[in-house]
Amino acid sequence: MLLAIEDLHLSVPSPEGSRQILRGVSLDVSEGETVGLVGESGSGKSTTARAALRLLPERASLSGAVSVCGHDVAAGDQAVVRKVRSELAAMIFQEPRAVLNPVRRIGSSATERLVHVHGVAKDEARRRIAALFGEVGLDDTDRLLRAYPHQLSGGMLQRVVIAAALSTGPRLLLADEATSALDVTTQAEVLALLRRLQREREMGVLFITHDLQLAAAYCDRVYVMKDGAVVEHQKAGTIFVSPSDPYTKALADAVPRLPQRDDTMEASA
Ligand SMILES: Nc1ncnc2c1ncn2[C@@H]1O[C@H](COP(=O)(O)OP(=O)(O)OP(=O)(O)O)[C@@H](O)[C@H]1O
Repeated sequence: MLLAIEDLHLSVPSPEGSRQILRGVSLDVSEGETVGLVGESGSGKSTTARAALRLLPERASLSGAVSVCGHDVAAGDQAVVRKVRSELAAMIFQEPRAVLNPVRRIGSSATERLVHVHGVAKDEARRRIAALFGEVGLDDTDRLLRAYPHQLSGGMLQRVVIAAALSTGPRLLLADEATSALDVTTQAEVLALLRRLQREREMGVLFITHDLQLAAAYCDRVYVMKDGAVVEHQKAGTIFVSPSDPYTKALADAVPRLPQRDDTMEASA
């Protein structure tokens, strides 16, 4: 099992005493699997994924078990956490511009993990990143390495971030709304890219999205979260057919339906 989370409770101090953010979350991701984590804003999806890297809110208290490739992230020492963050797992986010320093060249940001965490020589790191740029469909790599983030489109930047995340060969990829900010065509391209990379590398992917329809179409299994708890877990193919939880049913029913051309004409007549 690449990621195993069991009965994870997480709370943070609040003016009232304590605020529960996660309430007994259990989920797992195996090799080669894409697992969706769906829920409305604030349901606890990002906190769950970040717990896999022990990136916890300040002064959080936690109970339950979190392991990545068999390493105990919840209770392990700093060496375990370092290994998980630097080698075994990587996370990509919705907004690549928020991750990449705007005044650093792409080459410097993209090689950072290799150079500063793994001690790879700068030239070798640039060579490896350039090869990865090719793998993620970016060409003209010399120019790209010298460019600044504002010179690239959102889709190109997300590819840069994916290449940087893959540079240390993670087994588990945590994708937090990684395609949500992209236009529909670019989103489809990046999804196809992630799918190909995942298959070639047999990675496990935890795919976080607020979009149940996308998760059902893209993932093998889907967990649905509400108010810090998992309320549904199904194979993607059946989640629309037989949602067992009323919240999932409501989410499925809430998929927007555009009016047909005739409806629109009737409404405006
Ligand atoms: N550091 C923190 N301190 C206090 N509360 C926090 C902290 N981090 C997250 N929360 C709260 O925990 C809840 C879950 O947040 P989380 O970001 O995990 O939800 P989410 O489902 O990923 O939402 P979104 O889709 O908006 O990112 C939210 O109510 C959020 O306000």
